Amino acid sequence: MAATLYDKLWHSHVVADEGKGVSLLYIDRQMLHEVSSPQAFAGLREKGLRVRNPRAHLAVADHSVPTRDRDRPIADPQARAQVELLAANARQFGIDMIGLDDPRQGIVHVTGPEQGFTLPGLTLVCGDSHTATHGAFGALAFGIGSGECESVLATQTLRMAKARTLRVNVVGDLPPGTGAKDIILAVVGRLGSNGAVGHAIEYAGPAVRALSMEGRMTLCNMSIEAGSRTGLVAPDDTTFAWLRGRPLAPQGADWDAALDHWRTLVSDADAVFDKEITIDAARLVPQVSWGTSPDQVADITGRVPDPAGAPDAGTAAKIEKALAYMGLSGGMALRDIIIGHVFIGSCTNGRIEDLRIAARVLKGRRVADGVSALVVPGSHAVKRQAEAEGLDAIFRQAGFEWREPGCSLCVAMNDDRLPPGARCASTSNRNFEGRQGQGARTHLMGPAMAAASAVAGHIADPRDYLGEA
Ligand SMILES: CC(C)[C@H](C(=O)O)[C@@H](O)C(=O)O
Ligand code: SF4
Repeated sequence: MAATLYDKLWHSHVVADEGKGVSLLYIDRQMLHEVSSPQAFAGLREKGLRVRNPRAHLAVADHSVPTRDRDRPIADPQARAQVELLAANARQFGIDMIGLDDPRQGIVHVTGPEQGFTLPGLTLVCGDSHTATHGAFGALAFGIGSGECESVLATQTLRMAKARTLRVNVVGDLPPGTGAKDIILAVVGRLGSNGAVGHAIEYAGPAVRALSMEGRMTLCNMSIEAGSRTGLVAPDDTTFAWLRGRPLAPQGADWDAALDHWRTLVSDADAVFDKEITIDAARLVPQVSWGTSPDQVADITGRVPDPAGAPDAGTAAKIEKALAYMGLSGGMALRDIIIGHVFIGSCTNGRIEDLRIAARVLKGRRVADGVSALVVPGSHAVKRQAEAEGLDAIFRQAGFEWREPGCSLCVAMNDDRLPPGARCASTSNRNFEGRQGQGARTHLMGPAMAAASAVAGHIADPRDYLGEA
């Protein structure tokens, strides 16, 4: 019978079929970070359990870490305790730990793929809702809770209900000045924040094939913002070229054998999905969020919605609530929104390609007066590469701060946070109330738009800055 990629990944990991769509699944790999893992390790200790296969796990400090003064001990006592606890847990249970001074350090979802810990055909989990990022390689990857983390540590298995399938077909060529972030913001806007609940998304079509691995990771990363725990892209030559030679990728004859297997990881031509949508990339305009949910997005050329024009009272109330928090009035042009902060980074857009396009916008330009701008590479590898290309100099000359890798301003769990009322142009993935600091306001966008907005001092169309308007 014809199978989807998701079906194939699922069936190849079933240890026991318990009926009614529920199976015990074998979990190949797990990533751990300092915020969501402490309870899982505490659980193991309480029960006197050991880790079944320590080599299947990789621990990275990323969420609470400071992004400057990294040559000194972490100043914040809580953050220091979290990072030290992760290291102690990793040591006790024999797990590889990537600490702050490790050249591999970065955000879990950036580091895992870079190391080749993420590979096609694997099941990969992490106590983190953006784990679908790794699905860009054709891995069945999803976020889990602390209790599930503990199960995976102890047994390498998880009891899971099989999801339904949703294919997002992206056809046409992306126009200049748009990128993967615009595709996924448009997809989330179209599906709504609950539109993909219970579904595993496969991103397919020529526009997805044309994306780099960085772009595919940006797509899969935000699957959860449409409610889906899993995002997938079938692996292809782009994937294999990107992975070849990575520290944990197979080598020599093992690589060739792996390739033979990986090439089978595609949805069969006649596979049937529970749901399908099609997006025409050729018609995409750079996207920006105006509200407090990632599905509240619009074209940069558009306006903030007016609650008075909403189709029903419920929608009007939602818009009104978002606008009140965001300090915006319905009907205003998105390009008239003044910003005071810019953040380029996160597991959505903290990769080399993101820094390259932002630097292209910033070259020879300056951040507007009164705007404070931060660029935080997603990992040390990204930072080193950017420095080798001279991108750090472009950012610095433009007036950006050049920081050390971590989650940073994506989430107010570390030293980087915004004051109440501050408004930020951000390349991250969530614009929830308080996400970047209590009372702070977030506008989600791609890295080119964030750079353009830094220069303009208001939300700006990147096409005006790339010479391609
Ligand atoms: C802290 C962590 C568990 C959380 C997540 O689950 O995603 C964070 O990474 C986020 O992006 O909100
Ligand atoms: S960068 Fe943001 S979204 Fe990604 S793992 Fe960190 S906090 Fe979560």
